[in-house]
Amino acid sequence: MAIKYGRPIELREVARGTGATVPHALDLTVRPRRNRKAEWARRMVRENVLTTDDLIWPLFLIDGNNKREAIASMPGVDRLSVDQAVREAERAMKLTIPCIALFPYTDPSLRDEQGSEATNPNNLVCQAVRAIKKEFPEIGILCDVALDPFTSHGHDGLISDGKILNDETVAVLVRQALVQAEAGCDIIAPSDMMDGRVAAIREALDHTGLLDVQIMAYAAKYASAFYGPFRDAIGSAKTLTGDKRTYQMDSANTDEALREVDLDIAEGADMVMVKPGMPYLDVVRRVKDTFAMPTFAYQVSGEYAMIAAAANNGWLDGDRAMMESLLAFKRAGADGVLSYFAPKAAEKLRAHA
Ligand SMILES: NCC(=O)CCC(=O)O
Ligand SMILES: [Mg+2]
Repeated sequence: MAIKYGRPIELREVARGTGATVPHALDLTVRPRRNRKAEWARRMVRENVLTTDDLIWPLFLIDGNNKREAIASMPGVDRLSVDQAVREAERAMKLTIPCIALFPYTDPSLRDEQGSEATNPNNLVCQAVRAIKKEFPEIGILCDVALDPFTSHGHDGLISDGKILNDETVAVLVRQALVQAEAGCDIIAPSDMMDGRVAAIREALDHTGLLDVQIMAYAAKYASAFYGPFRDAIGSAKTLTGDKRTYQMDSANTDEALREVDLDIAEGADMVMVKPGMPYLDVVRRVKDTFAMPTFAYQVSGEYAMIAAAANNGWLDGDRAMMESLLAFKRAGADGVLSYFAPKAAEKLRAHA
């Protein structure tokens, strides 16, 4: 008996007829292509499916009214004033996308060394959460917790003598999470990669009676070149000094990702995330297999931009590449994907439903 893929298999001893009826036919018992011979047959044996329930749609916010501003490095993605974000939330509802994520472009005049605007209960994100929840209480809203959209230096934390301060930053992140949760945010998603922030945020939420607010931890977030267009979108690309390698993970590591995820679960994370997505599918798979937690991946701005740019040049079939890239996350074990393609993919999925 042979063992393959963890299962015992008996080798088949099939008596083959002599003299094939088709000239040049190979004497093959097993022909895997039979299961691919038609679309109905492929559907029968398909192992993974993508549905609209798998999508989280990140939106960019900007101050103003009735405003949509194109982001050059993310063709097809706009910065939206709050009223327009409410319209997109409605679109998400109609497309049965369960959750949207909000990211602000903070006016440069409001950015400072401490990222003070992050804890303003009336900042752009909080305004948008209130406006969306008022009209569409049924849609999930995820808010990112990190200081980079609010700091003049573009880092996710406070800096002193060129160093990112961990514990002092966590204290600010706790206040940021609280103003978002009090505005009505459903899922707090710390993306800062400071140590101990999940425990501190969980404790503060519970202490305030916000027991039902979930935490999706950006548990394994790598220092990546694929965030470039996002930094254009939130306006931190030009101001960012240095890099984020003292807090975001080294792209060479996967054991370390498991330790980070383990810690965030112990600290109270309800869901965990790996970011970026496609270049880190091995990490998604290891995390899912090791912890069996709701596991998400972020198909980041650079991944979006690569596919969108190639498609706009006619080098790729954009729609097919989009769907294939999203399905890859399901195959790797992800329960869902944050993707700028979410509305387009949902439209396609519903057209074929
Ligand atoms: N904290 C959210 C991100 O950093 C997003 C990155 C991207 O889309 O490139
Ligand atoms: Mg950590």
